[in-house]
Amino acid sequence: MLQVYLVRHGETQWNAERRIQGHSDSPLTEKGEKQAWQVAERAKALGITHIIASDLGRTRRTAEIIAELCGCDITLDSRLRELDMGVLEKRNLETLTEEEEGWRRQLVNGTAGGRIPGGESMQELADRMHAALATTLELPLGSRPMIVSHGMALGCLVSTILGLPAYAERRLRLRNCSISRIDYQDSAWLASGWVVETAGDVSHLDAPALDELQR
Ligand SMILES: O=C(O)[C@H](O)COP(=O)(O)O
Repeated sequence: MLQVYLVRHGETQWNAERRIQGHSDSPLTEKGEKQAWQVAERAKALGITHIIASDLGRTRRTAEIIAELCGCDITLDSRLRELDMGVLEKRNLETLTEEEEGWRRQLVNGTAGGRIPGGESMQELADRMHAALATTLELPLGSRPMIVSHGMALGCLVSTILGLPAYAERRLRLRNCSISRIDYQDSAWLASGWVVETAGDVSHLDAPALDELQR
């Protein structure tokens, strides 16, 4: 059985400001750096052997911190990037026009082919996440990889492994530096292939005040 750990990057400046990132980027905040060191401690205890990360700055920085404690290399894979948010990237959620909010809502409310103009659909995101995940099956027997990616990207992956549509990810809150685990297995009791063991574990992080918690 192969266990793969999924980590969303540490809190960024634009997460804190509620600005849409997508393929755009902003640096980790001081809190995000601390979260990354905390998830790195957990990764070391888990015996992570490989790190595969989205090539955006926020995920690379988180991966670098994890790699430093785990003593392993980082493989960058652009297929692990966040959903391309098209023309709404860099925009603050509170400043969207009614039309722009309508584009965003069609993603949130799960219109199958919904996309923000110039951006990706949730299904296109899920397809590239599965293609990136498949590379873990080629690692040497006994490997324990950790994927460092993004909230919507990881949510799409978990949702589709559960047999839900990609847009179901909007009902799964994956906080900064949360850990999820998926297993590739052939149990007599479960469906063969990928199964979700845990999703959104934050027990390794400082308990944030409830009003600080945001996606
Ligand atoms: O702002 C975004 O693009 C997403 O909602 C969150 O993306 P992140 O997981 O890369 O912060």
